[in-house]
Amino acid sequence: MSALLTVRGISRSYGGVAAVQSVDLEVDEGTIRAVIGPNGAGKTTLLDLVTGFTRPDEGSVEFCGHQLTGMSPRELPSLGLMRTFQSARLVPTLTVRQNVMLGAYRFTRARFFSDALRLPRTRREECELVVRADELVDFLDLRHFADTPAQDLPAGAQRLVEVARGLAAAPKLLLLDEPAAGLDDSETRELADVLDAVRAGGVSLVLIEHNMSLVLAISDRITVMDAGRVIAEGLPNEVREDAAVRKAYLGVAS
Ligand SMILES: Nc1ncnc2c1ncn2[C@@H]1O[C@H](COP(=O)(O)OP(=O)(O)OP(=O)(O)O)[C@@H](O)[C@H]1O
Repeated sequence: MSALLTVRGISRSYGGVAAVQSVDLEVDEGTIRAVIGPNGAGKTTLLDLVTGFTRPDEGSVEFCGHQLTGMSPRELPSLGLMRTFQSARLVPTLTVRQNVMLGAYRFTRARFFSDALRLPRTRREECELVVRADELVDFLDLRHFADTPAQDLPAGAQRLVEVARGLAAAPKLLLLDEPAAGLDDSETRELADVLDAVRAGGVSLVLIEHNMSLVLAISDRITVMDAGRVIAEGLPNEVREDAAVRKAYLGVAS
């Protein structure tokens, strides 16, 4: 198995706060890697460093043979790397279908003039995007919301639309920042099934998540962070039994 994503010795401080300190992370093809840790552990900062939203003080990020360090977030979808955000960033007035279509625009070649003139290529590409978006809307069981503006969706459905929009770009690796936030137990189980199916379809995942039952159910490997550092890494069973993890994360004395 080869590593799709390799993060080496990445660090970032804000003033006196070392948000991420010398973190290494590898994600193998076709796997789900969870990154867990208490609030403020540095998980989102790590995601921001991988995706170019934050510049590292030191360290490197390699994805599919490309050095990502210094690249802008806008360049990453065309390499096959997508992410979601902790709070859903949907366009509130657009429907679910339209929001998902936004994720797939990298596949279109139509540009400003052809868009403005509604040339045949633009119309053809728009049809293809609708078909692609509807497939994903079905896959995530959101068909009954397809024509609903994002602002009118329950919080749980908004999280799923974020995932659908990420998948619309046909990524090799999708980074998910707390996808289960705001989901109830049955929605979380549904999400677990979806993420399992996504991995089975060949898309690798990095999952930042507080919901331990979700993490333990679907992760291949787990990285545990605390105060900017990796304090444990391993298989779900190993991590669950790790004394340092139980102390730092679960608040349980070993
Ligand atoms: N832009 C910033 N400016 C200043 N401090 C920051 C910034 N971003 C993150 N930090 C600090 O870095 C540390 C790590 O924050 P981060 O959001 O990465 O943690 P997290 O593990 O994702 O937490 P949570 O689970 O609560 O989302 C925190 O102490 C946070 O206050």
